[in-house]
Amino acid sequence: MAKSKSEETPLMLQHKAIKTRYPDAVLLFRVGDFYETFNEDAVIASKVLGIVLTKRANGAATYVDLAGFPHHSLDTYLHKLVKAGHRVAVCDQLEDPKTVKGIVKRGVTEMVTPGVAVNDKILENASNNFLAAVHFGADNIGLAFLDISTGEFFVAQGNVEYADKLLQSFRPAEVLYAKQQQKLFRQHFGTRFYVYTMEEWIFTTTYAQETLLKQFETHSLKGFGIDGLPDAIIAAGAALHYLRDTEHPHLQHITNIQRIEQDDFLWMDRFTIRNLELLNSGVENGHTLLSTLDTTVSPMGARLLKRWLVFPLRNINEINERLDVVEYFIKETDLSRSLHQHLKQTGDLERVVSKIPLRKINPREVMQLAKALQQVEGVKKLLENSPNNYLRELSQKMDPCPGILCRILEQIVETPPVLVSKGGVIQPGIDEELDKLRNISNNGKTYLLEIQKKEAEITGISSLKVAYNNVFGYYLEVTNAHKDKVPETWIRKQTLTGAERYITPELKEYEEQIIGAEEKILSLEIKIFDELLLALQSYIQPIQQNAQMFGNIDCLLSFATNAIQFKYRRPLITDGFNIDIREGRHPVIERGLPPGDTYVANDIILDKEQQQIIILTGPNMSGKSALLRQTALITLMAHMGSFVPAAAAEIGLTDKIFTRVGASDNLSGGESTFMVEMNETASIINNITSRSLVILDEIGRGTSTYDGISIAWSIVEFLHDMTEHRPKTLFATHYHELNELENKHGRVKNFHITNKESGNKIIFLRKLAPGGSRHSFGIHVARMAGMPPQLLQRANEVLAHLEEKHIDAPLEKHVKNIAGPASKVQLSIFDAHSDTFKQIREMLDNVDINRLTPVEALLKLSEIKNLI
Ligand SMILES: Nc1ncnc2c1ncn2[C@@H]1O[C@H](COP(=O)(O)OP(=O)(O)OP(=O)(O)O)[C@@H](O)[C@H]1O
Repeated sequence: MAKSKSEETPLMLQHKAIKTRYPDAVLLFRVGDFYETFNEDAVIASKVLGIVLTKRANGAATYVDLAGFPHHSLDTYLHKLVKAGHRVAVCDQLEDPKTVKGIVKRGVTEMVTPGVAVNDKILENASNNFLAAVHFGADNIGLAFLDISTGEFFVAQGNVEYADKLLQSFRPAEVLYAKQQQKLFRQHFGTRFYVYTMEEWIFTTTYAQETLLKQFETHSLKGFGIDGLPDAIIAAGAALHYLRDTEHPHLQHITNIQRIEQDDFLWMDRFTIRNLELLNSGVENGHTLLSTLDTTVSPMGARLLKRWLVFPLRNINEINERLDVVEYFIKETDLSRSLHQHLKQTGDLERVVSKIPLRKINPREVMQLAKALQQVEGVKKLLENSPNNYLRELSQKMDPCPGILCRILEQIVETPPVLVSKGGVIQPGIDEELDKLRNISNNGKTYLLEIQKKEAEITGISSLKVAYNNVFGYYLEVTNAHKDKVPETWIRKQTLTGAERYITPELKEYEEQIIGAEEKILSLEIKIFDELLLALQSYIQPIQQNAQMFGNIDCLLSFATNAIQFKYRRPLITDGFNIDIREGRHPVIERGLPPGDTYVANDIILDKEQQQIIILTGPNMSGKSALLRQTALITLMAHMGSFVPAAAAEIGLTDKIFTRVGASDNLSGGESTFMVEMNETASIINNITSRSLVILDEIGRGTSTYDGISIAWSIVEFLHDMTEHRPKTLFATHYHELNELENKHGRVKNFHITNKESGNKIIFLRKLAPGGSRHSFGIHVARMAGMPPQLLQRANEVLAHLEEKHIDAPLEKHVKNIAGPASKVQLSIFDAHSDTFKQIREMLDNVDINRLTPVEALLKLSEIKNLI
C-alpha cells in the first residue's frame, strides 16, 4: 500500500523534493559528515563504488536502500561515478547545522557530467575535456566545443563530413543535441558518443544569441567573427545553457569564442585520423604519432599539440613562422634550456585560472598561480629582444600581471594548506585585527601551558596535563595515583579507568578567549582570501593569454627537441604541387625498432605531370604500408610546422590527406568489410583536388580476387583521368596485375620494395625500386609464421598451377570478363537456359543504370556473383 507523505521522515521528504529536479542524476545527499545515496541511486553507488548497500527506516513508511561514504572522499567517488558514465548531482548542506533548529536547508551545488568536469581527479592533464553541442540546421550542421576546465570555446558549421571530422578530432566527452534530432544524430554519427538530449526551445536562434551576448557582455557577435554562422551559434548557446543547467553560473573564464574555418586547415577525415594512428593506435598503449612527437613539458603544451596534430595549417606563412621558431630554438640551445625550465615550473596555469570564477581554487593553487606568473615574467624577459619576430610578438602579448602577483606573494604564506578552512593561509602584517587575534590565540596556548606548570607545582602532581576534547573543552588530567592531591576548587568532569579529568574557572575563562579567537581568525582569513579571489577575477583574461602563449612555446620547443634528438630536418613548403621526400622514415616505427636495427630510409617523389600515381607492390611484410604512411605523416608534420624524419623534403601545400585501408578488422554496424571499404573510398572521390594526397592500402582486398582487382583498377583509372584534378596517389597492392596500368596511363608509375631470395627464404631489403614485382610472396611469409611444411608445399603447388593458368591472360581481359559477357569462357557460365541466368537477367532488367551509383553497382555485381 502506498504510504502517505506524512509517514516519511522530513529528511527523506527533502531528498525526494530535490531528487525530482535531478531525475537522471545520481544524487549525493550530504548528511552530516557523509554523502548518502538513497533508493535506486544507492543501488548504482554501491555497485559502481563497491560500498555497502544497507536499509534505513523511513519513518512509518517502509525502508529505503542506502549507501554512503565520508564527505572527504567525495573527489575519489565522484570520479568513479562519472567515469562509469553517470551524471552526478552534489547536494550540500546550505546552512550550518549548529545554527539551525530542525532540518537544515540543502541544495545542489554542482552537477558533474562526463563533459562538464572541473575536478582534477576526473580530468587528464594532457587532454581537453570537451562538451560538444550539435544542431542540425536546414542546410548545415552547427557545432560547438566547450571545455569548462580551460575556458576554451570553439564553433564551426558545415556538412555532415565536416561535422564528423570535427567530432573525431575534438573527441568530446559528452555531446548535446535536441530531443527531436535524436534520429538524425544517430543516423549520421552512430552511438559512439556519450550523449544528452535537451528541449528543442534551447536550440533556437533568439535564445542562443541572447545567451551568448549575456556571456560575453557584448551587443553583437561580430567581433568574434561568428555572426554569419546561425547553426553554430545555436549549438554554442545550447552548450552555455547546459553549463548553467548543471549549476555552473560563474563562467567569467569563458571570455572568447573561436571560429574553426574549414579552409584554414589541412583536411583529414575521421578514417584518415584513425588509419594514420594519429591519436589512437588501435592497440592498448600502442604508439601513435602524438605519443611519438609529444615531448612537451606543460599540460598547456600537451593539449595544444593534440590540436595542432588534427588541425595542421594550410597557410605557408603561418607554417614557416613555426618552422623559423623551431630552427631558432635548435640553434639557441641555452635559450631553449631556460625556457624549458620556466615551462616546467608553471603547472597547469590554464586550468588553475579557470577555477577562479568557479570558486574552486584553493590557497595552494593561488600560490602556484603566483609562481606561474613569475615564470611568465622570466619568459617575457628572455624573448622580448628576440631576433625572431614571432617570439618577440608572443613576448609582447605576455602579461605577468605584477599588481596581483605582488598582492598574492604579500598576502599568502609561502606554503599554504590546501584548505582555507584549515587556517594559516594569510601572512602576518596584512590585517591588524587578524594579527591581534592570532596573538591572543598563540599566547593563550602558552598561557594554558603555564597554568599546567603552575598547578603542577602547587599541587605537586608532576604528571598533570592540560588537554582538550569536544565535550567539555580544556581540562586538567590527573592520574589515579595523585587523585588525593586535587584541590577542592577543581570541578570533576569525567572519570576514566586510570585518571580523572577536572576543569577550573581560570581554565574556562581562557578557553573562551582562545576558542573565540580561533573562530574569528578563521573567518577573517576566509574573508581576506575571498577578497583576493575577487581581485583575481579581473586578471582572468591576461592570465589565460599567458597560458596560451606558453602552450605555443612548449609545442615549438617540443619540435626542436625532436629534431635534435631524432635527426629531423626542416621541410621546404612550396606553393607547388610536388612532394619530394629524400630518405624519408616512418617517425613511429623507427622509434619502436629493436636496438641495433635501423630504419631503411626511402625517397618518394610525386608530382602532377610525371608521377601522379605510384603503384607499390612487394611481398607481405616488406614495408609497403610503412612507406605509404610515412609519406602521409611527413606531409602532415610539415604542415604542423614540425621538422620531419627525412634527409630533405619539399612539400607542396596540401589541402587534404585521405587514407583508405582495405579489409579493416574493425567492422562497425555489422557492415561487411567490403562495404565499409567501398563507402570509405566513395567519400574520397567527391573531395579531391590536385593538392590532395591519397593513400590507398590494399583497397579491394576484402572481396574475391577479381572483384578486388577490378575495383582497384577502376579507382586508379578514375584518379588518373579526373578532368580537373590530379591528386597525388600512393597505392599499395598485392595484385601485381595492377602493374599493367603503367603501360596504359602516362602518370602511373610502378615501384616495388626490394627483397632478396636466399634459398627458400626471403630477406627484406626494404628499399624502394622502380618497376613492379611479379608475385606477392605470401607463402614465404606463411613459412616465416611457422606454418606446417606439408601445407606450404601444397600452397606452392596450387600457386604454380594458378600462375600457369593465368600467365598469358592480360589483366584487362579479366576485368572485362567480370564487367560483361565478352569472353567465351565466361559466357558458358551464363548458360542461357539455366535458372541462374534467368535470375540474373531479371535482376539486370530491374536495374536503372542511369540512376545507379558506383557503389550500388558494385553491390549489385557482388549479389550477382553470389548467385553463380
Ligand atoms: N623501411 C623500413 N625499415 C625497417 N623496418 C621496416 C621498414 N618498413 C617496414 N618495416 C618493418 O616491417 C614491418 C612490416 O611492414 P609493413 O606493414 O609496412 O609491410 P607491408 O608490406 O605493408 O605488409 P602487408 O602486405 O602484409 O600488409 C613493420 O611493422 C616494420 O616493423
